[in-house]
Amino acid sequence: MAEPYGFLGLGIMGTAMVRNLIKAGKKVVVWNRTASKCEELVQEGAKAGKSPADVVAQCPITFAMLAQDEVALEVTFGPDGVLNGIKEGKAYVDASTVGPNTSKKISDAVTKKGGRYLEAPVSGTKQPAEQGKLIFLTAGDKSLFSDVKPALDILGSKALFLGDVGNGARMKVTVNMVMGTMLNALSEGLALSEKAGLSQESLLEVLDAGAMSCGLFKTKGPEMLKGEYPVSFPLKHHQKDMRLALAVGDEVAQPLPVAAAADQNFILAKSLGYGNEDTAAVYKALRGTEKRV
Ligand SMILES: NC(=O)C1=CN([C@@H]2O[C@H](COP(=O)(O)OP(=O)(O)OC[C@H]3O[C@@H](n4cnc5c(N)ncnc54)[C@H](OP(=O)(O)O)[C@@H]3O)[C@@H](O)[C@H]2O)C=CC1
Ligand SMILES: O=CCCC(=O)O
Repeated sequence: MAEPYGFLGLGIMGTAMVRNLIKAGKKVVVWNRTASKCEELVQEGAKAGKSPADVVAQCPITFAMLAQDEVALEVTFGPDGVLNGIKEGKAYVDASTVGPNTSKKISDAVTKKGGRYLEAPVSGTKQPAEQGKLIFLTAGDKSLFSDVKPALDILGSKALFLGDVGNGARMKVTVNMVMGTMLNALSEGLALSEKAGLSQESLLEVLDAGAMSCGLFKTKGPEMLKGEYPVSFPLKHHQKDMRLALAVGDEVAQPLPVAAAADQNFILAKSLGYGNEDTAAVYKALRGTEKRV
């Protein structure tokens, strides 16, 4: 019996994911640091837990979708944290994007207490989360992967099992590193075309007509040109992922010069106050000034 599902972290992604579980008729117990974010979901059918430990105590399988490594560790190891509720028969599925070392620490602690652990970061942003089209990059306990697959099928369109804990995290930050370099390349192309007196709209049209056509450019290109950045993937989280990918590169002695340069633009964008805007705002930092519209 998998239900009720527990869910910790009701940000952009977590809220959309819980809503899909509820819509699919699943019972869900939620917790969020800012408790007011539970209210809407409670009205839609969720139950609110008092703490991460309380949620784990009520649920055989608990998901998490938290901001970053420090938060995932705090929610696991802190007072009234996940570990306090873990024992045999309990399972923890962390979908947050964290580094492989953080994931391993959490996995070791959960399994030491008799629980099962699956890391399950996702590819796909706010809209795929709302549409139940996320791509899960899981690793860890294979039996838990099988047990949780019906829920992953509600939340996503694909779920890969990648082996030992750490592989899901490494895959996730590698994918986001590629996306970060692509966004910076697009930003440079748009900035260059403007300075060179070319039509930026024409640049997007040419890119879309050929081998570089992709969903990322189709979505983010027009947003960059309009200077409107509806927040789907906060820039501060993308910079965190670039940092995590560079750390993996460091650990395995793989030079990543292009990603390192792209990361510098994300750091610049954060320092200019764009951290809570969408990752597309990296264009503003690269371009140097606000887009004149
Ligand atoms: N947005 C996206 O497109 C995608 C994001 N991701 C990853 O998913 C994770 C969540 O992303 P997203 O939903 O966008 O992020 P948000 O910033 O919208 O939400 C972050 C969540 O973490 C919680 N949190 C932050 N700090 C703490 C803390 N100190 N203690 C407890 N809880 C805390 C927030 O709680 P509170 O409400 O109280 O602030 C909130 O629930 C991140 O790891 C991100 O990299 C992965 C794929 C796509
Ligand atoms: O981590 C965020 C990923 C965003 C995406 O895959 O579009």
